[in-house]
Amino acid sequence: MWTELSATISSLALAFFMFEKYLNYFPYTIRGYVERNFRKVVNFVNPYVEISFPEFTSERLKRSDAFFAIQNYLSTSSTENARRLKADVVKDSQSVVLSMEDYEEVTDVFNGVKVWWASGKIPPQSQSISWFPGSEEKRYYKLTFHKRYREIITKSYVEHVLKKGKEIAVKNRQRMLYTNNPSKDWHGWKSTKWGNIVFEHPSTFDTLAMDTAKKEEIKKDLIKFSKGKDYYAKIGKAWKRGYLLYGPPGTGKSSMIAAMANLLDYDVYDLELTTIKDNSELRKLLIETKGKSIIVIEDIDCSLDLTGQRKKRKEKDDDEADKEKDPISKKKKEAEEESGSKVTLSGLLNVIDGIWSACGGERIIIFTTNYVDKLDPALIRRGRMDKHIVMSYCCFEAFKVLARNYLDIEPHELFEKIEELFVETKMSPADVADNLMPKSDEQDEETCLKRLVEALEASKEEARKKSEEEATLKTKDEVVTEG
Ligand SMILES: Nc1ncnc2c1ncn2[C@@H]1O[C@H](COP(=O)(O)OP(=O)(O)OP(=O)(O)O)[C@@H](O)[C@H]1O
Ligand SMILES: [Mg+2]
Repeated sequence: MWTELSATISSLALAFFMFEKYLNYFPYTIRGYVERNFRKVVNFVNPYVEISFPEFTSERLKRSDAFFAIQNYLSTSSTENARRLKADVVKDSQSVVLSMEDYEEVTDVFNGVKVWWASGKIPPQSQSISWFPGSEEKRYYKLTFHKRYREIITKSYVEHVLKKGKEIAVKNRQRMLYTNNPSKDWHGWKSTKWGNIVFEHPSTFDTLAMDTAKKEEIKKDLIKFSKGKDYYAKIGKAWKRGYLLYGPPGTGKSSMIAAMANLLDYDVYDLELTTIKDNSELRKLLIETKGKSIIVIEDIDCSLDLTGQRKKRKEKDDDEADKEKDPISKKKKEAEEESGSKVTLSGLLNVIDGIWSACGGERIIIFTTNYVDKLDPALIRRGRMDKHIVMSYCCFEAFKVLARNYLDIEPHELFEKIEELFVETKMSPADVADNLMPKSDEQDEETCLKRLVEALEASKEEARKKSEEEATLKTKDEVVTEG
């Protein structure tokens, strides 16, 4: 008898599923009426409960995290059960993630309780304008279970699905490099504040040429930060960290950022300040960044007139009044303001401090510059930029890393000479790397090392001549002054 009863119930549930599936094919005008009455009948005898998980949350039309977690969670069971699957290629075409196609159904068992998952979508209604980014369709997952298991499903199972789904997402995650779209392009349908591509920079701490002890110290600092969730909570500090990277061009600042992202498995947000209209748009951009990320402002000294702004403002104010009177100057000023960015130093500081404490953690912010002396001390004070890292000219130790990377060699007879030359010359790792790189198949390690020796000798000679010239000029100056 029980078998018959459960068969009847299953048939009813199936009928319900089928009805749901084909409901959208009824003419729009009678759909509501048919659905209402059918539900009344079914609810009377149906012992099953349903929970819908739509793709978009109602607030702010944001994509629902739960929907994606379920999609990931179901990818395993759908691979085994569903007949129609969708494939997504991830991780540089190395792996394929399968998920069930629309209107497919799979079952799952949790602590001995059987549940049914179905995927569906509400087709676009041509009468209305959709504000959903990217698609007019509203997809959803529907979970069905017997009402006697309501407690266990709503309290434990859903939590279990979301947790597992998020874990799978982290495993399949492709890291992204985000760049901000100019704020003038933010409006319109599919516009987003951040454009993104897959982040695939090959730089790692192993390939980075720099002092080994310094390298290890930075690595330790980063790992400590990434594991520091509880520590930061305990000391009442937001889980954020600021790094200032400074040094001459070609010393590996950008390479270091990529190595940091690769070490921690973080996304990178490359923030271009000059295309941001004003402080409020800067705030909007930073609020949209996700956790586990590095926010980078490269060449901060060139991005904006951040340093002089405070000092110059007073001078500007003095002749502002005169200009206001002249209509041509006034128009020019307006045009200037329209095209240029109005992000200010104080705006940037406020946003950093605000976002530092206000929104979700695990963010690193990095400024790079070639001229650390030009920066306003307020921008780089400890607390904002917790760690200052100087990237300097190539030393012998750094050279050995480059020789291993570029030529695959350990010590060579020319190394001794090269070591001596590095004591007396300043050459950036970028230049050393360029000399070490074979320019054709015929060029062997010997040729490349000799080229480097020549370049180092030429650079040494140039430096010697320069200092001689400077000394001569100085003597001439002294003679003139005395005379
Ligand atoms: N310390 C380094 N270790 C390994 N490679 C390096 C290093 N420094 C520079 N290079 C090589 O030189 C190239 C340029 O380096 P990178 O862009 O990191 O320098 P940068 O300091 O950011 O320069 P800039 O100040 O001009 O932005 C890199 O692609 C890399 O191949
Ligand atoms: Mg750089």
